[in-house]
Amino acid sequence: LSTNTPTAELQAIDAAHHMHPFTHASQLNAKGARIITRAEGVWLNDSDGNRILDGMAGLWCVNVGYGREELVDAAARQMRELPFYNTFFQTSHVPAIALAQRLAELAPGDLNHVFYAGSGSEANDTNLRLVRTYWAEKGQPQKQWVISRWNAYHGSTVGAGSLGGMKGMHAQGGMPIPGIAYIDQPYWWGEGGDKTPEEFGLERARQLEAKILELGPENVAAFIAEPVQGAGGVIIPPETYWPEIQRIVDQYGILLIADEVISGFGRTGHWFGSQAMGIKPHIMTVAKGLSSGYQPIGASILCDEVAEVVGNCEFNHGYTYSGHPVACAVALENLRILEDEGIVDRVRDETGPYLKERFESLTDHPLVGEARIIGMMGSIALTPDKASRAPFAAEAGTAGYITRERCFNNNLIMRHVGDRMIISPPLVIAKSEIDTLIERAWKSLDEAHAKLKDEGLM
Ligand SMILES: Cc1ncc(COP(=O)(O)O)c(CNc2cccc(C(=O)O)c2)c1O
Repeated sequence: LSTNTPTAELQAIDAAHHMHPFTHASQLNAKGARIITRAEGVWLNDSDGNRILDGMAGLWCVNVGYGREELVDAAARQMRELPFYNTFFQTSHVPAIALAQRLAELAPGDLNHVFYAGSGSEANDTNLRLVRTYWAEKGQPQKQWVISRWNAYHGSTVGAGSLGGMKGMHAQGGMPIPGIAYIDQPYWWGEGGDKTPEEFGLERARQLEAKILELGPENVAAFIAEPVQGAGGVIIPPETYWPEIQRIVDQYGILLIADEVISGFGRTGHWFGSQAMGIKPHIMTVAKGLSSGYQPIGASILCDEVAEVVGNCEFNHGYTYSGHPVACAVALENLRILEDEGIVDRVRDETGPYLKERFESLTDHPLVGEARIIGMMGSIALTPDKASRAPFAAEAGTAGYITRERCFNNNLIMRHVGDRMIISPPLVIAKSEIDTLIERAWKSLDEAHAKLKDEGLM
């Protein structure tokens, strides 16, 4: 098989042998998967010769864009030098050491210690065991509860899936595991009613204080949250939310875990979303943009105090590919590219503001109720009535699905979450490519609008 194999043949074999994540297999197999064959910059090619603008940077991860030869060379060089060794039994290796040092330099405050994983889910599983071990080592073994939010996404392993608040995931396979509590998300558009965003942000943040008091502060280990929810629909919290959360975690002495898997490494126009939101986490989860997706890698970055306490015991946890040398070497080169090409600064000062201006112009479209973006992660809310923020008469997600299909047909990748459309392009997207993205989005919205009206769905 190769990229020259006819699409139908690839689709048939894919349907026969390949199970896709988060997919209704029989529905996909009835129509066949779209086969992506090559990619360059922000552009994908599929097996039918279409050239597609990747408005999602793969899965929020290809921050430096596709086709970066430096990353290929870093992987090849490391494969030749040391393709694998573990860091379990009193051993280490240069890529793991060098990347840990670089992450300690980049991470804010005293987040100076790196526990490696192969993915964001695995890193959040690490965090769940870390924070419980931390309190046990401090002589408070009952301090075990972790509080999260409904509609948060922290991964798909049993631990991370339980830390997440997606009820559709919990329903499959007996999640959540014990010891995790949930509060509501700061989603003003969908849940704010007639409150101002400011009032709503405080109200939702104060649910954390209420939950801590309900469980007993002496029993609560940590609060985990994405600075900006990603897979939940790019939910940028009201300005009042995070300062109040920070006050509460400080007041009750619980650990703050910032899940930066999406918001990390320039996505928000800052190196980390915690900086954009002005919060001080004890632990940050990272993955995705760490390697720009060229290699699977994740990590937990710990503050000095947590690392010191957990370092006083044998922490019985870790993965075969924790600190995989090739993944670390590629991640290190990826961070060099981000730094040397000033990509994060350009997102903050030039292309991010340009994208914001163009993206927010979509609110002029009759289907679009609000357009919110921070750096290069943004979402638009589709609605039949902007003033009332009304949902569609059709089942939630119908308008989103129709719009996503129109985008696909217009050779633009935009993800939908319910009736919100999301963009998260590679951070290297040029202004001219931003114009193309917006043009294709607008055209797709027009087509979706016509279809929704034809079908009496609005
Ligand atoms: C905030 C956050 N935390 C953890 C994970 C899990 O990372 P891994 O997938 O590497 O285990 C994620 C991943 N986020 C993610 C993964 C796959 C699809 C989508 C989507 O929005 O369609 C989002 C994430 O967004």
